[in-house]
Amino acid sequence: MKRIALLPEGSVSHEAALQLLGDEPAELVYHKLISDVFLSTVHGKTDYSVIPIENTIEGSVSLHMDWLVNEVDLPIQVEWVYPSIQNLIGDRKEFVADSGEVDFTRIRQILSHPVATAQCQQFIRKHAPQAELVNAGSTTEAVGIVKEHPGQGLAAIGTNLGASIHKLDVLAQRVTDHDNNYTRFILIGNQPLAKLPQQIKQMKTSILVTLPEDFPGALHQVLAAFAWRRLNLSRIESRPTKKKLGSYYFYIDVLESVDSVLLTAAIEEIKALGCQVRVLGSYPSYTYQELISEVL
Ligand SMILES: O=C(O)C(=O)C[C@]1(C(=O)O)C=C[C@@H](O)C=C1
Repeated sequence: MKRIALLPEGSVSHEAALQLLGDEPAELVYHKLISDVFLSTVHGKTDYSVIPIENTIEGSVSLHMDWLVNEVDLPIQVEWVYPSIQNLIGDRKEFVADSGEVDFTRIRQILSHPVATAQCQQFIRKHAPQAELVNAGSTTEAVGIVKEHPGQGLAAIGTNLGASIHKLDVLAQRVTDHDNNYTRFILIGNQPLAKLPQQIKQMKTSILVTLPEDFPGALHQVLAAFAWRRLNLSRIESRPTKKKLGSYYFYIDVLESVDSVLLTAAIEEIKALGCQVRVLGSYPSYTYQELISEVL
């Protein structure tokens, strides 16, 4: 049975992993911190790690991108998208007014993962501007803390699963700024997945490109190698190399398999320009609708 490291029970990561796994039995190994989710597979305690990498509202999860690039060397095996439905969670009787409605102005603190809190800014500003925002390691950790501190005016932003695991009430449903809120997850690990859905509609390759030096048109030259081969890029992002101020690498997602002649040639051309190229993985990418149960 595959062992899979992920954030704790009731997190968005947990919901997303259940979606990916479907009926497939797997041992889920929960960790409080994303660093431990990464390290668990690095140290061979698990076969795969589930990593949230990008969100519709918040964009890239920089901390996780940096871990993926700088701290571990595990290829991406699959990518999928899961809807991040966030709710305001707490003990209803603590906040209920005489009218029977929840009075959000009674909330003293709202706890959550900073990426989740950032997705709910408008709701918080409108309904609970007085609340102090407190960071937690995951949405479900936040819900757990609320459960452990009854009567102290605490509420959390988290999943329905998190609310039911910790036996708390959903005070307000779907509190994200936009309804179309999705998170892109990746599964990293040394072994390719044994079973994949029959129909892979989209292969993707993630590469890191480090320019040899900063000169006019350097990035243009890199992009030209993709452009004239009509290779479609779905994402390009620069992140600091952390070695020198102003030195950046480019994280590029190409909608093509690394085995394709065109992409192989593009990578060779970019290397010939003096750039360093690292392939982070070449993997199937599933939309939420496409994902079927028997992936692992
Ligand atoms: O805290 C959780 O529930 C997570 O799975 C983490 C995480 C993230 O780090 O991006 C995942 C998706 C959510 O949109 C917010 C938080």
